[in-house]
Amino acid sequence: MKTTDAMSGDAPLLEINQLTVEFPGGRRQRPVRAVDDVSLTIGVRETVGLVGESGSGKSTIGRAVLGLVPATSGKVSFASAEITHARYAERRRLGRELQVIFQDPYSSLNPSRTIGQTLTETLRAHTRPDQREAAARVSTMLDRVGLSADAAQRYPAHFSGGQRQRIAIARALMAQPSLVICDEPTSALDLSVQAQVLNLLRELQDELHLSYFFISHDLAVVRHLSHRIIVLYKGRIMEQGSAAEVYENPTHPYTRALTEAAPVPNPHEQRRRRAQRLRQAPVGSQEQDPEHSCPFAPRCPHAIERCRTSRPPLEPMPGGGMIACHRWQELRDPRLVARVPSEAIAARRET
Ligand SMILES: Nc1ncnc2c1ncn2[C@@H]1O[C@H](COP(=O)(O)OP(=O)(O)OP(=O)(O)O)[C@@H](O)[C@H]1O
Repeated sequence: MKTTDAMSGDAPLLEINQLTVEFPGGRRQRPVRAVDDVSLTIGVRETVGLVGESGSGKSTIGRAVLGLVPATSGKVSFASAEITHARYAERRRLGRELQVIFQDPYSSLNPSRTIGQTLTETLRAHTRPDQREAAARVSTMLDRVGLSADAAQRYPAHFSGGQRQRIAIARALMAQPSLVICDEPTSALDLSVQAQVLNLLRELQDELHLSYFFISHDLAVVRHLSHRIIVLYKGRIMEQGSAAEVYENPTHPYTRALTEAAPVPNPHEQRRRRAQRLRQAPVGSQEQDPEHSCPFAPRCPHAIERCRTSRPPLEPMPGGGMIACHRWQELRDPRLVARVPSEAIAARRET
């Protein structure tokens, strides 16, 4: 993707500092640490993709930014103002700047309201337009997202999944936000519709100078739209860097596993990747101390004793990326990479 203002040194629009979110565990159980010491920034007109399997903590980060779940510790700032514990009035004001699009537009659109009413409602939450002006703005926005003006008179049930997602995008943009959190916005859509919605989001970003925090389990989808990608596993950042670097040249074994999981058009290649993934399946996941181990160690084909007894720090790699893996230097060196699996097997035998 082309360079953005975000990369020209402007202050970040969103800044998350050492965010940890815990939920109470069951009776006599430890709390669930859904997000563990995560720091990230999103710049003006930048798209940052957050990728990881189900349960890795992606949505919880998005919800903590929106104030829908409390941060256990850490700090969230928007446009240089701290919003970690922002109260209702401040959240309302922020609501204009910070919008969200969810995976399932049907459940988030009121079925008994016309699209025009829904869009006008968002507009009125932030400005005081008269009826004519509101109707004109609804019609312009529908056109912008590729729907005809008569959609305003219809109800959500009249629209396909892809069209409903366009409506959800229109609703978010009625507030003229600067940052949109997109939480799996295309996961429920067919592949061809998915591509149309992603292209629309990209066009709107250029036109309206938006920033996106794009959350998805699908690395290929995230790659399509993002300038930078952050890979999350069990609430922790495993790897981050430019989208091209993370997708085309992943270093962390978990990122590599995600790349292999991405669907590819060639069925032979798909089978080869699936077989490889199976070889990399969990080797028995003993209970580990999360403070003193790599969370991916039980599934990692390259894990050694150190991975089970010491937490790898998130450290910079040459080229600007960051990684949390004790063995990243070996994994990056093509002369060593062939040897690594056998070393891992040997190490496992030792333990
Ligand atoms: N309200 C809650 N109460 C208790 N545990 C929760 C709550 N919300 C999330 N969790 C737990 O936090 C962890 C992270 O969940 P989260 O939904 O953020 O993951 P995710 O990566 O977005 O996955 P998915 O794509 O399936 O939503 C999971 O173990 C989940 O069970």
